[in-house]
Amino acid sequence: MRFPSDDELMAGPNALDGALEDEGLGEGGALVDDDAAPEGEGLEDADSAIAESAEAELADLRRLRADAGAGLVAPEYPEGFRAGFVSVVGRPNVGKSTLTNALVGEKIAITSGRPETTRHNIRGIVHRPDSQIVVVDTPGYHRPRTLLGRRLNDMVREALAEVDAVVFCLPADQRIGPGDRFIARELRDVRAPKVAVATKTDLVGRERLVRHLLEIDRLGEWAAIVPVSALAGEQVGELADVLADLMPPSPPLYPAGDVTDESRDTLIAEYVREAALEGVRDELPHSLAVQVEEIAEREPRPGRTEPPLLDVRVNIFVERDSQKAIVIGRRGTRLKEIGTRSRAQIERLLGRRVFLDLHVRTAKDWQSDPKMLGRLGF
Ligand SMILES: Nc1nc2c(ncn2[C@@H]2O[C@H](COP(=O)(O)OP(=O)(O)OP(=O)(O)O)[C@@H](O)[C@H]2O)c(=O)[nH]1
Repeated sequence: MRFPSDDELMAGPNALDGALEDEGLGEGGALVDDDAAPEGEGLEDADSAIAESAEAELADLRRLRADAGAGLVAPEYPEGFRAGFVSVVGRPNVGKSTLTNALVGEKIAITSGRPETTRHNIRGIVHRPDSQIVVVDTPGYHRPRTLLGRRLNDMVREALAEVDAVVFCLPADQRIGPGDRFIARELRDVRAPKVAVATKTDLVGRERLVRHLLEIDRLGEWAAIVPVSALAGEQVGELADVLADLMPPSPPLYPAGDVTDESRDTLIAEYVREAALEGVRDELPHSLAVQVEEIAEREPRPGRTEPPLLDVRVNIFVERDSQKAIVIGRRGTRLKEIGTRSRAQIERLLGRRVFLDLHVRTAKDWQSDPKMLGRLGF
């Protein structure tokens, strides 16, 4: 099966359709039918073997969860408690991270107007009186151009392997395109129930929304279709209700109060990356990577009672020297803005004042360099 090209994906609305018609394929042509597997006994055997091994994996997972629940939190939870994992998937830039933050009620995933902002699976925890939903925000599923791109797609597949439900985001302001259909086909192999979410509903009128919902309905088998505006906070609670009903009986998986299992350093690096993404264009967003090098306590000043400053040293990596100049800006103005913006968030996270020391470094073509990818945690 052909994966749609970057331009086709990012053009969103049926950019491929014209081309397909030219090739005499059109809607329902090769792109749609390639994966319609031939029926046959051999295949059915294989299916049932896969089903059995998936059942076994699921049983293992449930046991692990029960153990984890017993070890992590006091077993005081209401009878009939439900808990489980939900993966949020979709093309780049469709609103997955914004939706995850809205569900969790706190900003645990950074967002930007640039595609491919999320680079790892981020777990956010939704606490409800009778259930707990662990929402896994994934990188946008896309045509990979680099080793990093391939690793991002692998992360999405990983996030789909052991979940209790899937949320598939389809933005209401764009028609369903080849990238969405590709993901819909991938989801057919996922056993967990799938909830299709029409995101960004605040951007469209009622009529357009109804058409979008009908298109979604034709796209696959959904446990539910929920229109949501994460930015306006509309229908987020309704989506949480739907997801809670899909969770299996289980003790809570995380202690009350935890909103994410992201490490402190990861959150700090992500805040800096989000600030650095602001206003940059073209290839630069993809070329940015951020890593916390060190966090060190300063010596307390004699006679002072307030906690001493915390030194936070952070590296911003780019792929070329020309990009370095852009990030730093004229006389360092951009870098200063990045520092001011991210420091506010870091201080809120740590609950104390920090001295943020940002260094911009060139790591040539790191997106395709296995060693550098490893160092950056991919
Ligand atoms: N108007 C509107 N914009 C939204 C909504 N949700 C997300 N956006 C915007 O859409 C853009 C992408 O949002 P993200 O949440 O970063 O999208 P994503 O799918 O996580 O993106 P990747 O990390 O690139 O895969 C941002 O500019 C958001 O502000 C919404 O409900 N309404």
